[in-house]
Amino acid sequence: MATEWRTWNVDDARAHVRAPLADDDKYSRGVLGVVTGSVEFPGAAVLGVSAAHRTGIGLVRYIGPRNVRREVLARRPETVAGRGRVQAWLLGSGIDPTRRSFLLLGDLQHALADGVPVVLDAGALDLVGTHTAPTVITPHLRELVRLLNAREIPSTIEEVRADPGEWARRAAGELGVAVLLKGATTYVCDPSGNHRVVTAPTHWLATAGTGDVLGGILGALAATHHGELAGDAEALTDLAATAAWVQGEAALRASTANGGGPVAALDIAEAVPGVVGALLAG
Ligand SMILES: NC(=O)C1=CN([C@@H]2O[C@H](COP(=O)(O)OP(=O)(O)OC[C@H]3O[C@@H](n4cnc5c(N)ncnc54)[C@H](O)[C@@H]3O)[C@@H](O)[C@H]2O)[C@@H](O)CC1
Ligand SMILES: Nc1ncnc2c1ncn2[C@@H]1O[C@H](COP(=O)(O)OP(=O)(O)O)[C@@H](O)[C@H]1O
Repeated sequence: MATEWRTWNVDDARAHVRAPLADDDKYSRGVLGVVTGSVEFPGAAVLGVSAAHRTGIGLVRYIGPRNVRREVLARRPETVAGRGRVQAWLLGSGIDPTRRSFLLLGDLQHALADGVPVVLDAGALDLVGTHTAPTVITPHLRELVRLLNAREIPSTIEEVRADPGEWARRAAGELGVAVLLKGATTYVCDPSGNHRVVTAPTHWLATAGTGDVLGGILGALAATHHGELAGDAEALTDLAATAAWVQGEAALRASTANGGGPVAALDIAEAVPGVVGALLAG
């Protein structure tokens, strides 16, 4: 029987964003720990951290190489550098998995041992299955193929491109985690059989760094919903679909602000507050 994919819409997204209340403080709203970026890709860290702040979060802690840290703080001085308690982790964007130092691997493993929800992207995708915390992986097509082949699940880019939803479903089942498979159509599913699909409202999204922005949005949503996730790990699937929806709408807003013209990844992060505001107002 063909898998039914539920189209994630504005009302679904609205149900998964929240505004702070009178008794909130920065810790109750959620703290996101971020291990992203590298000497090769410092921008990925800036993009993810910026997107997390713009999604609305209590606090972001950043861990990474000194030069990357400097870039992150220059762009987002509200970020706190170094370790501390967090309610969710975003790991791997802008990291080359073949060039991880022992120090970096230690930081990643420390985060994975924390037990709080984890978003695994790019250079941390291969760590899936090394921990038990609620996890969502965010590969694009090539990354999913590499990951599956490394786990002795043979696949080719052509096969996955021909039926991305089915391969996302299979990956969720085999790897035992939620999967967000990126593309013009983004498939989000989990081993429990939740299937969500998000169609991007603009193809200007197909530009460098937009996946890093998506990671930041999703990390922030996971941290701000830590209470709910503690009782219902499957909620991570809906938060992932919401992140993809918000990212798409932010790209559309950023493009519309320029007459329907192109957007760069940071423009999308900057447009996220308008999307969240409109959701909360609706
Ligand atoms: N500003 C930044 O710092 C950015 C960092 N990024 C990071 O870059 C890393 C690699 O991500 P990718 O999605 O590119 O990985 P891919 O798996 O798509 O690419 C892997 C390799 O293939 C090469 N490649 C792919 N398509 C190519 C083409 N059309 N022509 C020439 N070479 C091609 C790339 O140079 C790269 O060496 C990730 O860690 C990601 O987070 C990207 O998000 C782009 C922006
Ligand atoms: N043709 C397209 N139309 C709309 N969105 C797209 C298209 N191609 C990719 N995307 C979206 O753009 C983002 C690209 O992410 P990714 O491949 O990780 O790039 P990067 O590593 O440069 O950030 C994803 O959110 C994906 O869903």
